[in-house]
Amino acid sequence: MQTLNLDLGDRSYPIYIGQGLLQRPELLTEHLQGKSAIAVTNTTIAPLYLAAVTTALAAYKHSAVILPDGEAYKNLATLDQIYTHLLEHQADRKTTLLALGGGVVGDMTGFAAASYQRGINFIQVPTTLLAMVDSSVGGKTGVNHPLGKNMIGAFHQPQAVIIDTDTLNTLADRELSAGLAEVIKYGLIRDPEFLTWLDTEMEALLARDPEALSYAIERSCRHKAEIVAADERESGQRALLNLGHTFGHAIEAAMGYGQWLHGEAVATGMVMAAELSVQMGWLTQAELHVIRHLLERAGLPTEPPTTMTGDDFMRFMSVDKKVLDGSLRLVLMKSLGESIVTADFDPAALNRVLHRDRVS
Ligand SMILES: NC(=O)c1ccc[n+]([C@@H]2O[C@H](COP(=O)([O-])OP(=O)(O)OC[C@H]3O[C@@H](n4cnc5c(N)ncnc54)[C@H](O)[C@@H]3O)[C@@H](O)[C@H]2O)c1
Ligand SMILES: O=C(O)C(=O)C[C@@H](O)[C@H](O)[C@H](O)COP(=O)(O)O
Ligand SMILES: [Zn+2]
Repeated sequence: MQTLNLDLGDRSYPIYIGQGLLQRPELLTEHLQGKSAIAVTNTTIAPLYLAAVTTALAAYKHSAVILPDGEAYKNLATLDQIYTHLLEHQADRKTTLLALGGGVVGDMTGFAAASYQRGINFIQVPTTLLAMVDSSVGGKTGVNHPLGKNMIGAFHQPQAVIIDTDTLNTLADRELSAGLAEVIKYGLIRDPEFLTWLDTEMEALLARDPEALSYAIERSCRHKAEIVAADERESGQRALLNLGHTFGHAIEAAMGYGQWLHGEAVATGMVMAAELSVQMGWLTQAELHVIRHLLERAGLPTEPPTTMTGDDFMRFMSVDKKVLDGSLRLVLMKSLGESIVTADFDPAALNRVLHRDRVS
């Protein structure tokens, strides 16, 4: 087992990464504060992994909320189901929530923990690659609104992140690829050597080679932990983690949550950010090709939906959380492995990218 630490002073927490960690109850129980815990999961994950968590909690008062599965349910109505369960089971300020699942379960459980009785503890037990490398770490929690992705939420850090890489054995191929989008993102924003490693190891990752996967998870978590430790509330460099997301979130919302997976939308968004970076004269056509090819090899889409117009993009992009005083800021690429957050791009070039009118 590898243990990383996210350093946030007295709110620091460990990130455990290894095989078979769900069979080690002490990893969970050492982070429980009181005598009760409530697991939050969904209808797909419960039959696979809830028993292991329930066994670990045998000595505690415990119960489980089993939510419907899907991005379409990441909303206030589903959150209300969690609050109702907490009240019906008399959860108090020492109750700990356990988020057992992917990013959807993790984001909703985290927000329930941030808001129930004005804040209780929670632990992340991610079971998708995407949640292991990204969403379980860093304390961004929340739900979607029909008019914008993750628009209602809070920063609330977990007590611990427990990554049992064995759970990836049951994950669908499409979901594995979606997780690889966020892994590739770290390479594109700050780690060119990681991009080279990913290029070499892509087949091993897709074949679920345990060593390759655990290396990718560890290196990704290190990046995320470093960035969050330096800028927990996204006043600066944390916004780099949004590479591809301004475009990607627009795709997710415009298409109806769940049609495009988050990782798929981010992959396409990263290519759109790269296209704009080419038009700004920062990235070469050859570098754009490298990015597109790597994402395609990971099994990801790189072209936006044909049904989306430039106006559809702009409608959703104009409420992006990086908009300040009405001015849109984007994460763009200066070179392979170096990104910046900037409002200083040519609006006509953005228009060409959104309208798929590519000028090289
Ligand atoms: N908070 C953050 O920092 C952050 C970062 C990235 C993404 N996100 C959010 O995360 C969400 C996407 O997360 P995701 O990609 O994990 O999707 P997800 O949570 O919908 O999970 C994907 C699918 O895999 C299933 N599943 C989960 N674990 C499984 C397993 N081990 N075996 C079999 N099936 C399994 C789920 O039931 C679901 O059907 C989005 O809502 C996105 O906005 C948040
Ligand atoms: O942790 C972050 O910061 C991120 O931006 C990680 C992203 O991968 C993630 O999708 C996040 O939820 C997007 O945040 P948002 O603030 O744009 O909703
Ligand atoms: Zn993301």
